[in-house]
Amino acid sequence: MIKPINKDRMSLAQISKPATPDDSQVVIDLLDTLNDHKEDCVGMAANMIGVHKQIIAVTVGVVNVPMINPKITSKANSYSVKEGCLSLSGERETTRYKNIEVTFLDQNFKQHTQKFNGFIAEIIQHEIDHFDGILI
Ligand SMILES: CSCC[C@H](NC=O)C(=O)O
Repeated sequence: MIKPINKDRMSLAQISKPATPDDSQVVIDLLDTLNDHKEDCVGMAANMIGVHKQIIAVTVGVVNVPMINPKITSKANSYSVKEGCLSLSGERETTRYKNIEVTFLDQNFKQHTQKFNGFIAEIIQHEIDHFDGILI
């Protein structure tokens, strides 16, 4: 189900908890909501739809990929970039890493470890910051 975008700063600053299979509907709602915003958004964290669980969805090409309980296990090559966010107005400068390795569960709660580079890596870092309560 498409959900409204959470813009409440206090709510967005809360730390999200690890997700469990009981949160499967949240994954579907996040994918539906990201798909509804495909013109202006390339990634979302569950707290952007008001759920404080460690679930993100990232646009990769034309598909939206969900990641459950993602953790960055290595990062290299920092750079500075301006980012925006549907939950905030304007853009802010932030530090990202060009190359990251991430462990995460897929929609079937199967574990993966994968390397990501460039813009997709940037989106993943932005969304993981969200569930740590960090806004750009
Ligand atoms: C380049 S990372 C920016 C991600 C952002 N989504 C909000 O969490 C967006 O503008 O889609």
